Amino acid sequence: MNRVPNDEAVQLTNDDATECKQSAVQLGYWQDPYLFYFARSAERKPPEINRGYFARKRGIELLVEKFLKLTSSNCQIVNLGAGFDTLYWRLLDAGKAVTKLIDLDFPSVTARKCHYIKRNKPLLDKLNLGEGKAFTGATELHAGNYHIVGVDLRQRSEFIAALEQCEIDFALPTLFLAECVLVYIESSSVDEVLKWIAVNFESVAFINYEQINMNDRFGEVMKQNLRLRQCSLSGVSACQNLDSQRKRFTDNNWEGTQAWDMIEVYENIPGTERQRVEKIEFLDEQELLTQLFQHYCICVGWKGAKLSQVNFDL
Ligand SMILES: C[S@@+](CC[C@H](N)C(=O)[O-])C[C@H]1O[C@@H](n2cnc3c(N)ncnc32)[C@H](O)[C@@H]1O
Repeated sequence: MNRVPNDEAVQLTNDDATECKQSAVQLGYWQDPYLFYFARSAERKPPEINRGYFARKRGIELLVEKFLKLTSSNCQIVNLGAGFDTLYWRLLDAGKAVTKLIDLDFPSVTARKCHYIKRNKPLLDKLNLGEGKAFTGATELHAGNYHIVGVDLRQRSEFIAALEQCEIDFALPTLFLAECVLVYIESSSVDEVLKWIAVNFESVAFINYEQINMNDRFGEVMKQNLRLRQCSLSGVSACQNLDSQRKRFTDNNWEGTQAWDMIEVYENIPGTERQRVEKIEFLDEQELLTQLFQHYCICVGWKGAKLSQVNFDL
């Protein structure tokens, strides 16, 4: 059947990610007391999915921690296609709150995020609500150092306006995050955004978690599954391999870039943590996990010599 890709299907991938993360949290892969308030279901996912999400979450976190250490948390984080990510609350609890954290996603997603925050006191209590003017409209939140804004990232002008509205500081070290987001956006739009960031920020890093090897048989099946769900994969041309992921940065004025497939990322997670999670569930499909790890990567781009240290080297 010929299905027309649509934005709603792409927005629903956020619910999937949230439910998968919540499944892993419930089993003890990591702790996140805030995710529960955003998850629609508590359905248990297969062990290889839980382990895969652990590697994704921990791999990104290790790199974010490096960035925070390098900047002493005197920095900004912009989470592109943030969905229901709970980074703001987790950093606060860890005593690592940053100068400014901005979550961007489609307005329909940010509206739901704002709604859940308003409805749940444990989320609300950790916000700097000022004089009660934090929620401006249904899709936005501006509470002290935390901002949520609804934008279509394909529209560069909307993206720039959102950052300006949040009074982004172009001179402060800034980290952009994108977790399974750019694959849904036309490569030309991603290029424009990457170029604009590199030109406008003095000291900036970008952590991108995304698919690779999408042209082999396993990758074709992944693409087919997403197409059946009517998700557009407009940015998939950058997901061929680690080089195509890195090229996106070097082609768009970034000074340096490095990329690791998830097998390497998993091996870079401290051994004690790996041993702990490997005891949580018996993995009867080791081959499937290996294939999943071979089809996802983390790619880092940077501008500013100091930020080249945002990598897995000790
Ligand atoms: C797979 S989800 C990932 C969510 C979150 N980053 C995570 O890992 O939990 C992809 C997210 O990207 C967002 N997204 C995709 N294309 C977008 C666009 N053009 N503008 C804004 N958000 C977009 C979707 O709405 C969705 O929330």
